[in-house]
Amino acid sequence: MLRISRLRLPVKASLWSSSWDDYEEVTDVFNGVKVWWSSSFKATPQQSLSYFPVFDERRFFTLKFHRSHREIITEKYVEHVLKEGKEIAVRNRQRKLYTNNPSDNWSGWKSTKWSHVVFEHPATFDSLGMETKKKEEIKKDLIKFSKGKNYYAKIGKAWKRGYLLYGPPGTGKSTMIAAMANFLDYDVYDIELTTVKDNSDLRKLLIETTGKSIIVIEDIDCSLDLTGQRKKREKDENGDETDEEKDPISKKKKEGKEEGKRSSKVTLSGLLNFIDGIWSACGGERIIVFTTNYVDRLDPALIRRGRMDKHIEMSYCCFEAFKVLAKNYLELESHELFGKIEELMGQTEISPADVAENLMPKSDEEDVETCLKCFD
Ligand SMILES: Nc1ncnc2c1ncn2[C@@H]1O[C@H](COP(=O)(O)OP(=O)(O)OP(=O)(O)O)[C@@H](O)[C@H]1O
Repeated sequence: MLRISRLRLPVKASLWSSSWDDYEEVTDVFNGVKVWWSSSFKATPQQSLSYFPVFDERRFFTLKFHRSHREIITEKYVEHVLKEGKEIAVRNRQRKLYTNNPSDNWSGWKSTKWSHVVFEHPATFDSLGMETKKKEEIKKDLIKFSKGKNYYAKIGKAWKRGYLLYGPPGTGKSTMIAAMANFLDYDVYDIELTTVKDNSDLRKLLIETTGKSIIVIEDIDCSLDLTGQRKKREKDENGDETDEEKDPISKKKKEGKEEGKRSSKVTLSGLLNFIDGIWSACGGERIIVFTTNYVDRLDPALIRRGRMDKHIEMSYCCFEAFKVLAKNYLELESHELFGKIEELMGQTEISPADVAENLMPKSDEEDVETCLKCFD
C-alpha cells in the first residue's frame, strides 16, 4: 500500500494567486520524487451582529508525497519552492516611483511619507545617446555593485553606491537614472529636499526606503545651500544670464526651489550623515544619485569618493550619441547626410534633448530627410 504523508501550508489571503481554482490539483517532480499539490479553503463563520453571516476564509495548500521521501521534501523541496516563489515575485513585481510628501503634511493617522506610482519609464542603456564605451563601463559598475552583497559585508561597508551625474540641461541625466533603474530592476525614490523640514525628517524618510532602490536628489545645487561659504553665482563671469537662467521653465523651477530652500532646514551635515551613516541600519542595497548642472558649485565634502563613488559627466551630443538617437527615433543606421552631421557635432554644442527633438517627425508629412535637414 502507498504510504502517503501530508503537509498543510497556510497561505495569506492577500498572497493567494487567482490562477488556482479551489480544490485544483497539480503534480511536480523534484530530484525524481513526485509530489501532489492541491488547493483548498475553509470558511468559518465570524462572530458578527449582522443578519447576514460573515465568513472568515482560510486558504491553504496540501502537499502530498510518499512517506519514504519525507526527508528530502521537508529539508530541500519546501525550501526550493519558497526560493523559486520569491524569485518569481521579484521578476513579476511592478516597480515603483516614489516621491516624498511634504513634511508639513505628515501629521494625521492616515498620512504617509511617500506617494508612489508604477514606474514605467521606457529608457534603456540601448536607447541612451552616449558613447558605447562609457555606457558599458557604467553597466559593469552597476552589475558589480548589485552582486556585491558578500563583498560589502566582508569589507565592512554598507551596501550602497553613490553616483553624481553632472552636465548641462538636456544631456540625459534623468534619462540615465531611468535606464539604471530599468537595468537593475530597482525602484526609484525621488526626493524633493526643499519640502523636507529638517534633518530629522530626512532621516525618517530614508528609513522608510526599501532595498533594491535608487534614491535620487535632482538639481542638488538648487535644493539646499550646499556650497559652504561660497556665494551662489547668479550670473556667469561676464555678468550675463546663463543658459539655464534664460530658459523660463528652468528659471521657474529654480525660483520654486529657492523658495523651498528657505523653509527647509536640512543641512549639508544632515545630508552627509544620510549618505554615510543611516545605511548601516538598513538592510538591502541602495544607490544614491545626485544630479547637477553645475558640479563646481557643490561642496567638495559632498562629492568626494566614498560618498559619490562614481562621477559621470553627461555631455553635449557627440556623433556616436547622435547615431544612437537616429537609430532610435528614425530607425536609421546610416545616411548620406551623416558625414555633414558628424562635422557639425564636432563643432557645436548641442544637447541630446535638442537632437532628439529635431529627429522626431512632427507630422506624417515629415520624413527622414526633413528631420536630418534640421541639422543643416
Ligand atoms: N543622452 C540622451 N539619450 C537619449 N535621450 C536623451 C538624452 N538626453 C536627453 N534626452 C531626451 O531629452 C529629454 C530631456 O532629457 P533629461 O530630462 O534626461 O535631461 P537632463 O539632463 O536631466 O535635463 P535637466 O538638467 O534640465 O533636468 C528626455 O526626455 C530624452 O527624451
